[in-house]
Formats: sequence, C-alpha cells, structure tokens
Amino acid sequence: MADNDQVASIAAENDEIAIKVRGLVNSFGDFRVHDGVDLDVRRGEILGVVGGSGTGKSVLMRSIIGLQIPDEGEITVLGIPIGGGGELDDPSLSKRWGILFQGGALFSTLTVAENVQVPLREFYPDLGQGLLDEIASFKVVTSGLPVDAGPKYPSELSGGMRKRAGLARALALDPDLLFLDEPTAGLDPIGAAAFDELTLSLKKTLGLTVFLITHDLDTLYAICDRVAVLADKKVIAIGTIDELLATDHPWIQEYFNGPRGRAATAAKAAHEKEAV
Ligand SMILES: Nc1ncnc2c1ncn2[C@@H]1O[C@H](COP(=O)(O)OP(=O)(O)OP(=O)(O)O)[C@@H](O)[C@H]1O
Repeated sequence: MADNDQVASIAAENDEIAIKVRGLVNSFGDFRVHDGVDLDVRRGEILGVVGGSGTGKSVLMRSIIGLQIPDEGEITVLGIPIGGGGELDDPSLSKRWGILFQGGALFSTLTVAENVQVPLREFYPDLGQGLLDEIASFKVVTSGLPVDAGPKYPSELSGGMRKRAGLARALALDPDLLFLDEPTAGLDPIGAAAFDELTLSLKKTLGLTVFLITHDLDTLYAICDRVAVLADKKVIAIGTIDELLATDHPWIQEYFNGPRGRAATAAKAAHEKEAV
C-alpha cells in the first residue's frame, strides 16, 4: 500500500472507532482490576459489556469518561485523548456524552425537568428559562415519559420512570455517545424490555453510539450489536453473541449457554418468529 493510502486507511479506521482503549491498567492499592485492557467501540453500535461481579466494568466506564485515573494505558474518545490526570484534557468532550449511572443518580431535591436542565445550565449558562423548559420537556418525552412527569420529584416516580428521567438528563446535550450502567437492573421484565426498545430506537434515530454495561442476557440478545467480555483483568473476547459462542472460554460458555442464556436464546427466537 502506498504511504498516502495507508495514512488514509488508518484515518478512516479511526473515524469508525468512537472509543479506543489500549493497555489499560487500573489498581486500588495492591488489587489490580485491569491489567492490559484493549477495546474498540465502533461508531453507531450498541456495545454490551459483560463480566462477573467485580471484574471492573464500572471502573472501565469511569476510566473512559475521565473519572478514574489509570495506572497505565491510553484512551481516546471520538478521536480525542482522555488525559490521565483525573481531569479531561479537553473539557468540551464531556458535552458529547451522556451518562446514565446505576440507579439514575438524580438530584432528589430537583424536579425531573430541573434535573434535565442541570447539564444545560452548566454548558450553556446564557440559555433563557423558556428555552430550558422547552428543551427539558422535549427530552422528557423523547425518553418515553409523559410530559407531566417534568414537574415531579424523583421520589414521586416508579423505578422505571426514574431510569427514563436519568436517560432524559443523559440526552440533554444531544450527545454522540451514551453510557448506560445496568439500565434494566431492578426493572420488571416488561419495563426492562420497554427500556431496551427505547435504547434501540434512540440509537437508530439519533445515531448514538452506546456503551452498555449489563448483566441482563435479554438485553444483550435484543439490542447489542456486539458484546465485550471482561474476565481475567482483560477484555478476553469481543464480537457478536454467535462469535462469542464459538470461543471455548469456560466463563463465556457458562454465561451464554447456561440455563438463563438458553432461555434468552429461546425468547429471542420466539420473538423473531412472531415478527415474521
Ligand atoms: N474507588 C474504589 N476503591 C477501591 N476499590 C474499588 C473502587 N472502585 C472499584 N473498586 C473495586 O474494583 C473492582 C471492580 O469494581 P467495578 O465496580 O468496576 O466492578 P463491576 O464489574 O462493575 O461489578 P458489578 O457487576 O458488581 O457492578 C471491585 O473489586 C471493586 O471493589
């Protein structure tokens, strides 16, 4: 390949990668959580991140968004390097992602609409109240909540509605990237399936790239383009579920081929049959 072609091809590849992690090492005291994590998240995909409890899924997400200072490694998000100093080298990057933390992490003393307005006020201090209210209402509805949820306080909402309110806040700045940390945990199966559908439709309509930590096999089967498996302090495999099933790692086999994995496969097959 000619040098120019090679440069163009690397540029095109980088363009397709929304999040790139190389050689990530994280420790807490003597306890090493990650020891050389490599990961690519492609633009426009929903990437599911799975792994046993304590394998470092949340720490990985915190590293990517600059909240965790890694011992070693490089991370770039949308082509911009994340500084290792605990602060983003380029603070404007945080405008380009939205985060739904476990449990929603809403401010309990603010209404849903006021929660959605928090990031808007931070990044656009000159926006007038009328516009703030309008944007908040739009985000509330986009997240599948009734418009009258805006003036309510988090304590007045069901668990599923609180997740949607958290999602509305995550979408406030029209992000390119959405981070979801166990979004369906604690939801009943119908609520969880509805949240999955919403995530999928947001990805399609808004062109979002989604980094989704989950233990929910139904979510993985229903909406993830690919799945990354964290084990042994690394990403041991990444691919479609079929590709993962073709590997012989015992944890992967037990996870996807255990009783719950088989039930999720059967549910997906039944759903596809119904759709034909
Ligand atoms: N601030 C911290 N100080 C010390 N240890 C931490 C800290 N944050 C995370 N850990 C440890 O790092 C490990 C990975 O934590 P993390 O929350 O990323 O796991 P996880 O894969 O998301 O787990 P789960 O599926 O249970 O949510 C755990 O052993 C946890 O106790």
